[in-house]
Amino acid sequence: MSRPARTHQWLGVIEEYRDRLDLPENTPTITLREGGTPMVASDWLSGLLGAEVWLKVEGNNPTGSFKDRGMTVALSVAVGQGAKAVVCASTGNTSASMAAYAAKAGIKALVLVPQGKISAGKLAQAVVHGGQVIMVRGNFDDCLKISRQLAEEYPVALVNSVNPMRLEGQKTGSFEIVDFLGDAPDVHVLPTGNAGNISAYWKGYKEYLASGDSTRTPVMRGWQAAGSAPLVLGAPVPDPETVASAIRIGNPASWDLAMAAAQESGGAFRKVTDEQILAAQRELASQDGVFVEPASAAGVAGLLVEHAEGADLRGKQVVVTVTGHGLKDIDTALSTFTDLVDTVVDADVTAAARAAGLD
Ligand SMILES: Cc1ncc(COP(=O)(O)O)c(C=O)c1O
Ligand SMILES: N[C@@H](CCOP(=O)(O)O)C(=O)O
Repeated sequence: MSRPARTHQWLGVIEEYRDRLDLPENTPTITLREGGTPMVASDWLSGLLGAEVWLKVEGNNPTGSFKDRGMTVALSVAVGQGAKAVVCASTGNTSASMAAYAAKAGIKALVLVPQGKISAGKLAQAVVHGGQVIMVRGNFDDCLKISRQLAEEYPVALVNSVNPMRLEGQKTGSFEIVDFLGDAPDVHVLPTGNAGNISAYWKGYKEYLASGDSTRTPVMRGWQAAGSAPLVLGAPVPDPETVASAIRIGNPASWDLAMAAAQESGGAFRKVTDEQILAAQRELASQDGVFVEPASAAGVAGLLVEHAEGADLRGKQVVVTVTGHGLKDIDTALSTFTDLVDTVVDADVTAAARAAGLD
């Protein structure tokens, strides 16, 4: 007897949530079946904090980061409105995502990145998907300024998170969390750079509350890298620095929306050092089996900092969005965790067993 076919296929965020998205009429669907990402129980963090901690693993999206949720919507709307080219400024993930969705749509992708400041993996994604990459002698904030000007003066649509359709797509992260848990969590923690994602999640939580799909909204906590922490300092940072290249951003585009998310939810922005970020990345990978890129570990690092400070999360339900896959930036991993690699032996079973401590 043959097995019955498994019928449910995740259709991507537009088809799964079309009635919840504020889209122009007749918007086509350009999708790589993004979203539907796993909620993984963090036994390690739950045990440590006495809380119920879930990881929303956005590295499982088609191009390896949460950007795909927003990009499917931004590209679909742009194409529906006749765009033949799209542009973005990027620290890496937005460009990888935009180039993939532009390839799917059959339109031109123009990427502006800070020269020498994005990971090789992300650069490879943008290039192999057919994006034209322009390296700018400057930082991400310079790239965004130029991209905005290009979109104003030339026939090319800007798909950074200043495009409201990006947030429209990214808000589906909150919908999935509530759909999974049955209600909103007590606390939602995530890394923050250009600040579109925390703004999008907050929008999603508020909409589910308003429609009666949830009974509450979470406290939103955004974590920035110490050398790139404008939302913590209350002023732009002219020369942002951090090992977490994805969030090396000094003047977040969604500043006001993000501040509103923190204030309205009773949350806050705080910062973690590069050392704390890298330690959290390593622990998450080795304790929970979830390998994320450095920026994505900032939220976990933040939870650990607050725990060390004595914050009491016992009995709380906490969701941490881990935003991008660890394979995005293996150079940083291999150059940081040098103690973990390279045991070399002759081609001999005894030598291998001895090196492994089995004998
Ligand atoms: C992996 C990763 N995590 C976090 C962020 C921060 O997200 P946002 O810019 O929406 O604050 C970014 C991009 O900025 C990113 O690429
Ligand atoms: N980390 C981002 C920075 C740009 O963010 P966006 O959400 O405004 O596109 C990146 O991956 O480039």
